[in-house]
Amino acid sequence: MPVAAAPETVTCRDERFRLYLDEEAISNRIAELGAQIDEDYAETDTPPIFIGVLNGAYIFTADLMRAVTVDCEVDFYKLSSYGEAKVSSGTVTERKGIDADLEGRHVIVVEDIVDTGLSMRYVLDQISEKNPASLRSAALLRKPDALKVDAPVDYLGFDIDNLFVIGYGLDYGQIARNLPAVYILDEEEGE
Ligand SMILES: O=P(O)(O)OC[C@H]1O[C@H](OP(=O)(O)OP(=O)(O)O)[C@H](O)[C@@H]1O
Ligand code: HPA
Repeated sequence: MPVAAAPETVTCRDERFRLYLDEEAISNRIAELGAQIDEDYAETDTPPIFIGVLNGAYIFTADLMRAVTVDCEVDFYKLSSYGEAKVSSGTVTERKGIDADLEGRHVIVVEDIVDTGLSMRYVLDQISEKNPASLRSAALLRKPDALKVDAPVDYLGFDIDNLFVIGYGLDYGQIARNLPAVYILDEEEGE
């Protein structure tokens, strides 16, 4: 069945967003990240485990894992810090902990976006306390101009402008996660 191209603009909650990263750009970059992960984990004693940070990273986690060919596992951690708003509440709230035992494991945290960096910092700090054998991080998107804390990303998709984005897992008040590409707030509309 033919797949329709992502539209150039979408309206979400009465605000206009324009296409920023299309499906091809996203999948090409994920293929590169998968190849890098394959190379980095080819010799490890135990399979790496991806920890996807819900909800936003569910699509990126699924696609990144399928770009990797070495044996690997997955589990999820559920946090929230944005609620209905376009800006961070500044407080990261844990909604569901990690079931897997991460002691001695090679862990790769997977985020859809590093914005202020508070969520990634929180996850890395929490997982460090579980004594993993190694700890790395992946994020599809990062806003360098919005970072408030040190939040290292080992496998980065794209650095992006400091504007609100939706699609490919990223929501605006819980909707728009199902858009197949990444859309950015139209600058003419303002923040
Ligand atoms: O770098 P930060 O400023 O912390 O922002 C990044 C976080 O914000 C979003 O999660 P959100 O709290 O909106 O929950 P969600 O994943 O369920 O959308 C996103 O999925 C990241 O986890
Ligand atoms: O730009 C964003 N869009 C959606 N969710 C987010 N969480 C942090 N930043 C963003």
